[in-house]
Amino acid sequence: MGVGVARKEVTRTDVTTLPIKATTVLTRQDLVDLVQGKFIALCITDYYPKWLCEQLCKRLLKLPEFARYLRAQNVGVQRTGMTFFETKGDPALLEQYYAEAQRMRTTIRNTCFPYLSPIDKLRVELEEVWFAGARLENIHGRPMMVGIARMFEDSFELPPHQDVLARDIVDNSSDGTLLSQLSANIYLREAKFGGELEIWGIKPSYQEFLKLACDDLHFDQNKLPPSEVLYKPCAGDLVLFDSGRVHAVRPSKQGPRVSMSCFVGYRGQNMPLTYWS
Ligand SMILES: O=C(O)CCC(=O)C(=O)O
Ligand SMILES: [Fe+2]
Repeated sequence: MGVGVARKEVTRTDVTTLPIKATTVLTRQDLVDLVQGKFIALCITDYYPKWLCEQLCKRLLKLPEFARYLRAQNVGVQRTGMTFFETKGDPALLEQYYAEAQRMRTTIRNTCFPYLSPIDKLRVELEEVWFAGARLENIHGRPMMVGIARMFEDSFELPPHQDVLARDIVDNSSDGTLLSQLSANIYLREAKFGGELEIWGIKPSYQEFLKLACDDLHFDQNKLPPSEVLYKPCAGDLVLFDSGRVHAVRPSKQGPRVSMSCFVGYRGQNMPLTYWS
């Protein structure tokens, strides 16, 4: 497993928040501890078999749907199909998103067949470990996309940002009950060089973001405090962290770095978890 600064810091005893917890199975208690901020990232090593990661990665990379994010055309990160973040409340884009969601959930599943896709494995396990179960997030009374494949073009980085669902809902369809949003990434292929996930401890409000921003999506690196986690993912790892914390992916070379990704919504310990992309 690739170990950055973070692994060494697990042994720190002078703080109550650990940068990273590394484990081998997904448990309810670790999810609760993660949303409560006891550690910044939860890493489940060898979550998906390495040999299968490479096999599925090769198949997924052939999907013609890979394209850069509509809202970040200058960032060399591609995903399979539109994510909710890209809709920005535009009725035509929302329509496209929901139509594509239905098609892409099936396309990804069929691409992985006869194997269980990494995201389907995560969906089933979330349902089984969480007392109130887990289900697709539903904002507009329609099933959302979950489980994009993501590919980082050579030398590109994902600059520091937050992922906050409420900021992408511009109509009044949010029920306002989401307490935390987690990013979940299952890595299929690591880059030979770079591609570390970097996470800061801070969770800026939108007003604070505006003061630290360099454009409408990203933070100015120079205005940020030192980060807490620098983690080089390995194929097969599942990493979860609060996507409201500032996070970034360092430039990668000789990959491409490929992962499957979704968000997990938390509304309290007795409420179902939700997931979407
Ligand atoms: O690819 C990664 O390591 C994290 C990407 C990211 O920004 C996210 O999952 O929210
Ligand atoms: Fe993110």
